[in-house]
Amino acid sequence: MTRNDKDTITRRTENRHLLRCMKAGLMAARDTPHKGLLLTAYLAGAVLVWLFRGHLFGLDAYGMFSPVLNAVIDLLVPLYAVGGLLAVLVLLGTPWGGREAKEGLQKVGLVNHAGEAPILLCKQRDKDTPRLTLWEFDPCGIPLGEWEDKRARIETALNITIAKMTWAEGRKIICVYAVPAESDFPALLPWKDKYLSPDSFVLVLGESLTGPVTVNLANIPHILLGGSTGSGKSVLLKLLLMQAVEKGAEVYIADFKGGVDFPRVWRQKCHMCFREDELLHTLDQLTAVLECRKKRLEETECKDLDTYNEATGEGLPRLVFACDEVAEMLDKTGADNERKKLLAQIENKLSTIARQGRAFGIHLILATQRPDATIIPGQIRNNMDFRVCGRADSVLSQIILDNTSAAEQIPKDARGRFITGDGTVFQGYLFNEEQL
Ligand SMILES: Nc1ncnc2c1ncn2[C@@H]1O[C@H](COP(=O)(O)OP(=O)(O)OP(=O)(O)O)[C@@H](O)[C@H]1O
Repeated sequence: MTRNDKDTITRRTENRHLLRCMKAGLMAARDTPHKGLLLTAYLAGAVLVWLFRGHLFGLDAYGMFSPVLNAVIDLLVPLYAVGGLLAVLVLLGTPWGGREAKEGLQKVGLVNHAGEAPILLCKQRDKDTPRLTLWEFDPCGIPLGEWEDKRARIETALNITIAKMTWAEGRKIICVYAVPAESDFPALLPWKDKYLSPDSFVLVLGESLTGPVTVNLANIPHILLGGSTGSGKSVLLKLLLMQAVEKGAEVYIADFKGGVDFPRVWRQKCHMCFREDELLHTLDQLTAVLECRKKRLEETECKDLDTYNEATGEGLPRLVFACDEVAEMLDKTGADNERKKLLAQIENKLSTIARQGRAFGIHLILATQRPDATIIPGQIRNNMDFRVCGRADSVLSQIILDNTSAAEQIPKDARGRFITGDGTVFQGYLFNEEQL
């Protein structure tokens, strides 16, 4: 690229920036009262100049002014009207700290092919989550993927912690939602009953910087939780199961550690399986219920369980099957033929539920810490649409989320801190069974 080309690109970007500033100015004047006041003051000035224009133009009643001065006086009104308005709009639309932000981003290497850093168009408190500041940037052609890759560097440059980054205005603007760098997640967020969502069938997981993190099983039927040992996935699993119980679901739990992880209170409220043959029996029952519900929905021409319950007045409950160590449970290493056959049957039933369970209100919540992609079969894994990973190495993160973000973004000493498949980091609520 020649120097001329570069100059042209820079000029075009600057012009575009000026226009954006004006547009942002109009928006800012509408949205923020003090900026609105500035615009009102300008308009009041314009009215005054208009009202007293007679006096202005009459100043040279004795013909003593030079023609140039008279020309300037004549031009004063249109100049004030047009130039002033443009200046006020640019001023309103130019956020404080715009230059520092641009220089900071330039320093950390977030630049386009012409070496330009993004331009800050607007910086304001987010309307929905006042805790967050919304930074709107003209990305200058830098794709969102590159912003994500340089997330840590952007945080350093702007002295913020980023909650999320999204496109806006049809990919013309990148919105960065952030809190000041010193703010962080609390280490402990004890569960309170009032956090239970009133909406069916929404389960609450914890809090991200933007607010509560939830999953609606009616839309996203199955959940895969991952994380290395001690990351907090058993606590999160129990938090979800507790809410499912509270909402009237029938919960089935496979626990091959002899009930250590699930004390008596769980056995009173849920169906437990402690052995592989019991598990197969439970899965047989669940798949039989699935077939039965399939028939009833077909007969009544209902598309899913909620519609069926509404149409018939029946209250068929959702069924939730959970297993804390699913990869360990399905591992065939060292198994004899008979056990291999049993495990294959278990796998088969889980696959059926994973593929068809949504419409019939039958859900899987599976957790694992094993960084071994082959153990959880593709048919099951690919249907687990809601993925959550705690502290993990890049291999486990890749298996659970299909990316390495858990390894990069969850601190090594964090407990109960997770990241979802869409990149939302959150602190899980700390729940213990005494609250059940
Ligand atoms: N949401 C949370 N907030 C704070 N601390 C937590 C949270 N969840 C778990 N912890 C802490 O982490 C410890 C380990 O949690 P948990 O048993 O759930 O981990 P895990 O990933 O299931 O480990 P393992 O696979 O070894 O069972 C808990 O005893 C608790 O002290």
